[in-house]
Amino acid sequence: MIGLSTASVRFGNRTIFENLSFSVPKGECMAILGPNGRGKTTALRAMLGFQRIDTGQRRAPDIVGYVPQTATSQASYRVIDVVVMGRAAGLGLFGQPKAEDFAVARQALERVGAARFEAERFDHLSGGERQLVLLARAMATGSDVLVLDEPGAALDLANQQRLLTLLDGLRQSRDKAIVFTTHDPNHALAIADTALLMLPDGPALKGKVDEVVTPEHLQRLYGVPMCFVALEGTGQRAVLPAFAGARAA
Ligand SMILES: Nc1ncnc2c1ncn2[C@@H]1O[C@H](COP(=O)(O)OP(=O)(O)OP(=O)(O)O)[C@@H](O)[C@H]1O
Repeated sequence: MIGLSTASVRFGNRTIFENLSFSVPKGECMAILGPNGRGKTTALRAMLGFQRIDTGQRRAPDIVGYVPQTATSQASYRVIDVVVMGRAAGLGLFGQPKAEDFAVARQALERVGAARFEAERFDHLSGGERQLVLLARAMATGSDVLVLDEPGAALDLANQQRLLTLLDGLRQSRDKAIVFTTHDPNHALAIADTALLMLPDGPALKGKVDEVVTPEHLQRLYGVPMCFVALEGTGQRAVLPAFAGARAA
């Protein structure tokens, strides 16, 4: 279980959010959506204890697999060492990673399709490649809670598909609580059970993903007209924005 209860965060006299409550039990996956600067990352950080909350409570286990939005701090480490860092919490203060920890890290790199980068320097990878490596690091923790901040943002379509398949596989096994932020409502529709919409005005909207991630609510969220389109031959549908300038057929 992970979440926030009646939480508020203020920076100076600016309130980012107040009275924010949600919880994600083991076995469920929740997507958080909202405009730029609305407080999604702050909510994740508050939940994990990296950001002080002014009111309310947070709930999270001691070890969480966390994929932050940007990562530059592991500068000159090799990829395998970055992933092994995910094992650190289980090693104790002076513990050294063992062969078993490297094996878990390699397995995680395989699962995210990044095994070929194992010996490369993390800071020499592209943004998308780094994102995959950080996902592997989160998985290598073995935690039953995964928190991902825009995990698909830098990924090409094939790797978005890989990410969604991977997270859906983890969700199907129903032994993890997964929380992720995204700017792509289709990612939420694809793999989330529930969604939290941090609306630009007023309290957040939360509920079952099919009830919350609708064109009407998304229009309120982003101020852009949205509609569902049927994806011919697949039986699937996607929600799309009607951007200004988009050509009419
Ligand atoms: N440490 C800080 N001090 C002051 N303001 C901050 C701090 N951290 C974040 N903010 C502000 O809080 C607001 C919310 O930031 P946050 O990163 O949570 O937004 P977000 O919803 O994740 O945005 P995006 O979609 O652009 O990633 C922003 O306006 C940001 O500038």
